[in-house]
Amino acid sequence: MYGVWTPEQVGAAEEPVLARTPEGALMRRAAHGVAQVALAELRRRTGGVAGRRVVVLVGAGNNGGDGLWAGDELRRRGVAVTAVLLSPDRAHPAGLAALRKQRGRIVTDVEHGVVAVDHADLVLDAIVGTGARGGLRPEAATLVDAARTTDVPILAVDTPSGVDPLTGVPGEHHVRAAATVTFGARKPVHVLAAPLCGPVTLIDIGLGPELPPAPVDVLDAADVGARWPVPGPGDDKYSQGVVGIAAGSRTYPGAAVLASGAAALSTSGMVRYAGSAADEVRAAWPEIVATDTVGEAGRVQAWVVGPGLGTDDAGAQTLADVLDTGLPVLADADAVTLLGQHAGLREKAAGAPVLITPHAGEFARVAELTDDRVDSARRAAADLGVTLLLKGNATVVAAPDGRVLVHPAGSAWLATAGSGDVLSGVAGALLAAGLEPWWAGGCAAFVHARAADIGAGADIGPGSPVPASHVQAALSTAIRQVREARG
Ligand SMILES: NC(=O)C1=CN([C@@H]2O[C@H](COP(=O)(O)OP(=O)(O)OC[C@H]3O[C@@H](n4cnc5c(N)ncnc54)[C@H](O)[C@@H]3O)[C@@H](O)[C@H]2O)[C@@H](O)CC1
Ligand SMILES: [K+]
Repeated sequence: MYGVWTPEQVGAAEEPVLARTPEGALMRRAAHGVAQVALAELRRRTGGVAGRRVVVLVGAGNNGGDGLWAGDELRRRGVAVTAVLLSPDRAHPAGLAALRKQRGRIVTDVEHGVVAVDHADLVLDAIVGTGARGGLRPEAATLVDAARTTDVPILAVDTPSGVDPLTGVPGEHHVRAAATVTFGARKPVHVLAAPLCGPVTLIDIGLGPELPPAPVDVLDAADVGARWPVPGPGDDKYSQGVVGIAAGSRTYPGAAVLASGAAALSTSGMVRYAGSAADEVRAAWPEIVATDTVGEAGRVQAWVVGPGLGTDDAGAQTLADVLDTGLPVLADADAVTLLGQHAGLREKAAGAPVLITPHAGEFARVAELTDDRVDSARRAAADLGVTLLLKGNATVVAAPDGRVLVHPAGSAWLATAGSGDVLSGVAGALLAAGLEPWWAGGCAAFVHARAADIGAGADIGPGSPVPASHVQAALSTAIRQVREARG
């Protein structure tokens, strides 16, 4: 598990460190990290460093300063460095003087900058960092577009410019980095907009002792593997937690089959199904005990309710029935819509061990969703008194007590029909096994995304589209992988 801190928190942590270190030392440390990664990229991409061409796009603030000092260091290693100053009058004076002294080339007009970018081996994006407001301005956009057109890789300094460091929301024009070097602490953009950052290298600039507890956590495979429920020698099919699935209908039996099967693949205890798709579930998964109603289902330790349920009175009654059990409940899809529609159902859910798993559209039915997905999820979880998993390329899981985790999916292959049904079955199985909702949501999101990558073949190559039933089928391999990582 690692933490992510807001730009504001990182700025506050920098202050005491700046006060006790010589002027410029922190920036030089950051720039050294940038130069090291740039040199490694040049070696990897071109086989060497001397004579290779690096263009530094330099903005008006300290991010530009990092770029200029990194340019100074690259010059010392024989790299041909061109700095394109986007605000010539405000370029970091000491960094600029250092680069000039090393006979770096300085360019102040966009036309010459574009020519330099066209011929570069690598571009450093030092346009703007944590001080960013909005997307790229026109001149910067022209230079960044030139790099994209000629396929020159961009190494982002701290954050990819034009992407909001706090929310990860890209402006109309923005950098899509091949890699990013950040300082002191990872920021939300690195996990909320991971595809725009590429692999992120974190450079230690001594902020550790000054940082508050992380407002956002990111799980790794070992965290998930360590918590995944597996039977011990004293276990039987009941002792590991039985999960009940109240999902699907005659119109949507697929949701029932996907969710129930995912649950069956996620823990080795028992899965019960209750609903009008009982025949289809039995046919697909003979090990699942299927009945027509929640009342007939028998004892379970958690319920999954919602996928393909319908939002009519019968659906509302099913949701009310499972909430009335007081057991942990995973509420997805139609169950989220029903929670939005009925204050009485929200009251039943508040304060209970409930995990709701909306996509953005469903989220908007229960709470306000702004560009700041982390803040929106945190507020909604606290207001509703439930744990909330907001789906998206980066999944956000927020508990009512304020804990938030983000899981950046490695790919976008989960954007396929039925994948949410699979997630609900996995998370429900984890709830039944006794994981608390925040961990159940985080572990399920992790394994779900891993299963999509395995199903798509994205772990061994560029991948191909994967239907939800193949995501479901890849769950076992994904679980094995996280269990292997648990150390
Ligand atoms: N405070 C420190 O000592 C350290 C700061 N560091 C660097 O400093 C950066 C933060 O520096 P600043 O606070 O000076 O802020 P930035 O350099 O991120 O940006 C501020 C400047 O950019 C301009 N700007 C804002 N939005 C823009 C946009 N969309 N397009 C173009 N220009 C825009 C603003 O007018 C302002 O002049 C970090 O991201 C990091 O790279 C590192 O050197 C580590 C140490
Ligand atoms: K940047």
